[in-house]
Amino acid sequence: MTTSTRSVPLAASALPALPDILCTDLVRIYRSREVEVQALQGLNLRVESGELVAVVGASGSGKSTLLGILSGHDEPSAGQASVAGHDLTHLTSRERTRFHRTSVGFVWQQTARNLLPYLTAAQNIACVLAVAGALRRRDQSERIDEVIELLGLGDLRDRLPSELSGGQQQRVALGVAIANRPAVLLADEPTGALDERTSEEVLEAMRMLNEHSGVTTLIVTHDASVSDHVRRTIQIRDGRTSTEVIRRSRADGRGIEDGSAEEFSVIDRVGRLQLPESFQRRLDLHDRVRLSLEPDHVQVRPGHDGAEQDQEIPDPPRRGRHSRIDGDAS
Ligand SMILES: Nc1ncnc2c1ncn2[C@@H]1O[C@H](COP(=O)(O)OP(=O)(O)OP(=O)(O)O)[C@@H](O)[C@H]1O
Repeated sequence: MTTSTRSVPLAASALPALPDILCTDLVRIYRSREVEVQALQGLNLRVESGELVAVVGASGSGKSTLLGILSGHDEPSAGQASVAGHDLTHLTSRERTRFHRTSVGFVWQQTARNLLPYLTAAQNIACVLAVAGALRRRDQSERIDEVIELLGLGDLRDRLPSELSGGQQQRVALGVAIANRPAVLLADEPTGALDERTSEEVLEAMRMLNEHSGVTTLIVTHDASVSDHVRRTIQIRDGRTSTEVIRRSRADGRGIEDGSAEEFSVIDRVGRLQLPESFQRRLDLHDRVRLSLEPDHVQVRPGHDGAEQDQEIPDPPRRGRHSRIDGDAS
C-alpha cells in the first residue's frame, strides 16, 4: 500500500498531459496464511484519452486483478493507478461512489452483474441516470432515447434481460455503462460467454461507441481475436505488460483499406523488457543472454555455449515489422 495523500480528482489544468488510465509500477500481492501470490509485478500501462485498447493474457496473468484495481474495487499493494483523473490508491468510500457513478462505466462478462433482472432495457438505462442524478427528468428520457438509438436497441427497449439473447444483453449493458457519459469504459471479458459471431457484434458496438463518443475504452480478455477490433493490443504476462501490437490501416488511392500490424516489446522505466516466448524458444534464450549495442538497435544472443554461431530469427509473429530488439539477425 502506498502512502500518498487521499484521492482527489486531479485538475486537468494542473496535469494537462495526464492520460485517462495510468498505472505505474503496480503491484498486487494476495496473502493468505500459507502462500503469497504476486498477481501484478510492477505493471505499467498508459492509455490516452479516446483510445480503444485491449489487454490480453493467459489465465492467471493478472487481468482480473488489474481490472479490479482500475475499477476501484480493489487497491494495489504498491505503485500508482489513476483513472479519469482519480488517484485510485486511496479512495475514500465517498470518492469511490462518485468515481463509479460519474467517471467510469463497466461491462462484465456475467450479464447478471450488468443488468437488473426485473427492469427492462430502457429501465436499466434510466436507473443509472436516476442514481447519478446529474440530469433533469426530461433530459433523462432524451438521453435514454439517444443511447437506445445509438446502440440500435429500439426493438428491445421494453424487454427484460431474460427476454434478450446474450449479445443483446451485452449491448444493453453497454448502453447502461455509457449512459452517464463516463470518461472511461472498462470491460472484463465482455464477450466471454458469447459465440464468435455475437462476440464480433459486441466488439464492433464497442468500437462504434468509442468512435462516436470518444469514451476511452479498455477491454480485458483472454481472447486474442479482439485485436482485430482495436488499434492497440497489450499483452500481459506474469503480472506485467510484455508486448504491444499496434494496427494501422491506410486507404489507397481507390479508398481500399490496407491493414498492417506491428509488434513492440514494452520496456519499463528501469529498462526491463520481456522477450516473446516464441523468440526465447526458437533461440533457446534462458538464464542469461548476450547483448550488444549496434548503431540503431540492440542484439540479443543466447548466452550459453555455441551462441556465437549465427542463427536466423524466426518470422515475425504478425504481419509487419517486429521491434528492433532481435535475436541475432540484424
Ligand atoms: N483472491 C486471491 N487470492 C489469492 N490469489 C489470487 C486471488 N485472486 C487471484 N489470485 C491469483 O493471482 C494471479 C492472477 O489472477 P487473475 O485472476 O488476476 O488472472 P486472470 O488473468 O484474470 O486469469 P483468468 O483469465 O483465469 O481470470 C493468479 O495466480 C491467481 O491464482
